[in-house]
Amino acid sequence: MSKQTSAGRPSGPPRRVGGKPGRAGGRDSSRAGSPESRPTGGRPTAVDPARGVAYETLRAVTERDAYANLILPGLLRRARLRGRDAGLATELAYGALRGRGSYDAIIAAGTDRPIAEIDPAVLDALRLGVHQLLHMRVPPHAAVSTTVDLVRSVAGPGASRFANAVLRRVGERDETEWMERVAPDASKNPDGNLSVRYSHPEWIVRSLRDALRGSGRPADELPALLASHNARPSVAAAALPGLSDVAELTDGEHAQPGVLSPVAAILKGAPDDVPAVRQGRARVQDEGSQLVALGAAAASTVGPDRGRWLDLCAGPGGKAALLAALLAERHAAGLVGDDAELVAVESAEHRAGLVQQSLAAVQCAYDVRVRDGRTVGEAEPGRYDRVLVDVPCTGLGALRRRPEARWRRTPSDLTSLAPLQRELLESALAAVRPGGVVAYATCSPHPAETRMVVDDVLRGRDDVERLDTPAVLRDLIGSRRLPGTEDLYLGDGPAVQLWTHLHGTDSMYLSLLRLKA
Ligand SMILES: C[S@@+](CC[C@H](N)C(=O)[O-])C[C@H]1O[C@@H](n2cnc3c(N)ncnc32)[C@H](O)[C@@H]1O
Repeated sequence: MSKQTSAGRPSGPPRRVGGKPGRAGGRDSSRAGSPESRPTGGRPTAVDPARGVAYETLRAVTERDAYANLILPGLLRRARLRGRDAGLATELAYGALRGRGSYDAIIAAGTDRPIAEIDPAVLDALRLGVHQLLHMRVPPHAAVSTTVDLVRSVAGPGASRFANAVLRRVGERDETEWMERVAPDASKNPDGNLSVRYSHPEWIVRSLRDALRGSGRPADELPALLASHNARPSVAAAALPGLSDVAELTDGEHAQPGVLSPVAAILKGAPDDVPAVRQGRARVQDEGSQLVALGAAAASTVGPDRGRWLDLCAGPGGKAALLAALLAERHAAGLVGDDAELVAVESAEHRAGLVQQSLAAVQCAYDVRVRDGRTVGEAEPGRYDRVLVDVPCTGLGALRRRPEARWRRTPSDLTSLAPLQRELLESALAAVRPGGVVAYATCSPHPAETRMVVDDVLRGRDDVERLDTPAVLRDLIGSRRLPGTEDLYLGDGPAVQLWTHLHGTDSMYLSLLRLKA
């Protein structure tokens, strides 16, 4: 994992905490950090607001299965944190969640107790402390003392002594030295080694190796791919065509042009600082997702596209908004008729509400429907010119944005979602008219959710052609390139797999298909 500078913190390499404490977590102190030592988990009182918010985020994720990206904005608002302080709280929370696998191995090496026996409220605070010590330019004494204060406020003085001993021990080494000590021997246990070094569960390490191999990439790219999930992602926005443009977003201090997507800008600060984002004319959206929606709209149909478009898995509505804006543009240009409409289907009611909100600014006819997408093909056979089916998946391609996701997913998710993914694609193919386009997308690079689903559904069918997806995306991307790269790797087709470590986007998969006319 690369070192990151925390906003508003003095810079310079982390120093070691002085002294040489004995093995932390000797009998008494380790009992102080154990769940039975005293009731814990109140709101932290003795820490600065940014650390308090980060800690509450970790607790909500650990205790209530909350999603960090959903809980954090409300906590920041409640604590009135903005700018650098909000950046610090976000870095602390996201960094500690992402680094959990590595940090727990280090914490375990500093105590006599197994991790499972440490009070979870204390363990979350320790993870925050270790992240500051090893990964941020927080002076070690500040990392230790703020964490110890935090533990005292939520778990009492015994636990704070335990935390102090553990963190002083952690501070004796830098991250590289710790990894040499705690990661399994790479020659005997390569997956275990990568798992601890890059803080991913072992099954995800194996799955991502399979994913690289399955799409023709060398397996020795795996460390770079794993590392890319631990880097802080840039925040991209899509300028919705007809409502905003990249020139507007990049006019001033707030953003610079995106890397691969023609409608992208990279935001430098809070999205709400940008008027077009505030007004719904631009939306925060990864560039890979932008390319998927743009590609779905750009692929050629046989016969005129009348503008009957369907988004079969629309929530929360990022791609639907981009599709709707493109459709509105075509309507304004007279390319589609007055009956052009985007139908957005979503099975979860609350997510359909988010789709409704995402479409509010767009000047095109749309219809948001709460229903099971698997039934649409049968109900409306051959009705649509274009169908995007962005199926529910493990999200293994977007781990950098969902810091807790890697610890929540299980290996069985890879296979358990496949029947649903297949049925949704079958429904999409039934809903499209002859000559119309279906775009199958996932934010996972694993073959079980990508190529194998498409292959399974198309097996035995001769009425569907696979379009040259790399060619469609090449046209959209034009001469744009990731800084420092000349080539644009999009593979040999017919589908495209984007990769975080190669493209700087989420690892999105897109397969463009056309029903034969
Ligand atoms: C990967 S997300 C789609 C993301 C969306 N396209 C966007 O860009 O914002 C998949 C969505 O499919 C929804 N979903 C799951 N099962 C479904 C079904 N049977 N029919 C329709 N939607 C479904 C999920 O609730 C989730 O919102």
